[in-house]
Amino acid sequence: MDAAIEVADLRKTYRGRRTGEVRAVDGVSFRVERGEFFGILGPNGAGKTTTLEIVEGLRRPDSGEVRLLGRSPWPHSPELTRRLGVQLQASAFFEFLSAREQIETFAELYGASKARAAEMLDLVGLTEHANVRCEKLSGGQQQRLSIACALVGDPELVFLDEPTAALDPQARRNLWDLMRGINAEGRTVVLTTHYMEEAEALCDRVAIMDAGKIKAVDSPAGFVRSLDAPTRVTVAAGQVSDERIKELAAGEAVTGGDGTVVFETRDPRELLTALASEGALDGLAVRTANLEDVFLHVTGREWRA
Ligand SMILES: Nc1ncnc2c1ncn2[C@@H]1O[C@H](COP(=O)(O)OP(=O)(O)OP(=O)(O)O)[C@@H](O)[C@H]1O
Repeated sequence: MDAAIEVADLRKTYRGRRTGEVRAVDGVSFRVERGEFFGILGPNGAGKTTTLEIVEGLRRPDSGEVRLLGRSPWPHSPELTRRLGVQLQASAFFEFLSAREQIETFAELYGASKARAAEMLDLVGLTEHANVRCEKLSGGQQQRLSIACALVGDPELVFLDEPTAALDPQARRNLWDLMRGINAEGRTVVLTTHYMEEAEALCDRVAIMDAGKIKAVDSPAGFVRSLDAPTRVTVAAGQVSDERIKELAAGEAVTGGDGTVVFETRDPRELLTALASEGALDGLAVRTANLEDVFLHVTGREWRA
């Protein structure tokens, strides 16, 4: 079977009188398998949206190849479009329509029934707000409505462009559950985000993008493993003697200060077992490397979303 997405050497330069030349997408290649939850993670201006718009067939690249479900997005074909779900920004809603009217309009465009529209409203928890005009919905509700609109045509491949931007943590978590559900139904999901923890929590694989280029692609766990960074185990000071700390550290680094002792270890199991048997678990914190550390490693820059 063809991959869900194959992208080869995409390039796109914007030319503006004030901004000059901006190489928004600078030689991007990647492949997404069917059923995958694939993330494109990068700071603002990395080129995520431009990449996504090209892949969706909404924007033409200067050069490069895209295949979606084995076909080119150009020229547009209704058969292909019907198999895609593109989450539009809330600003793209039709004016003056209620949530129900909005999704029913999308349903009609996709040849889907009103029953399907109602089902999708329900899926995103908006049935109670069906008669509310879109501009009166909260940010989170608008995002959920835009996802419902993207799903109404029962797409195989769903594109979500920063769907949780500017949401509060609870609304974000709720959307995470929704996105997981969409993927669990067998749909391929492509998500752009500048939230590290979002990519880590949701994606099977993540492409780290910076300055128009994909720097690396791997699973979140694979990225962290390849860093081979030690785990940092912190406990409150004064629970173990200095001598015992030295023994427990077994030659690995120990730092401290601020009322804490911080062990850096490659085998946290052994250290944690020893600390537990001595009843020295007050103030315990265990921190493994995360995608933030990975970003620093692959780009040479601190993460700043
Ligand atoms: N229509 C446009 N005209 C000119 N420059 C643009 C245009 N769209 C994007 N850019 C520039 O191209 C670069 C990449 O932008 P893009 O929106 O693709 O990045 P992004 O990773 O999606 O960022 P964000 O998270 O801020 O949306 C940025 O420097 C941006 O200013």
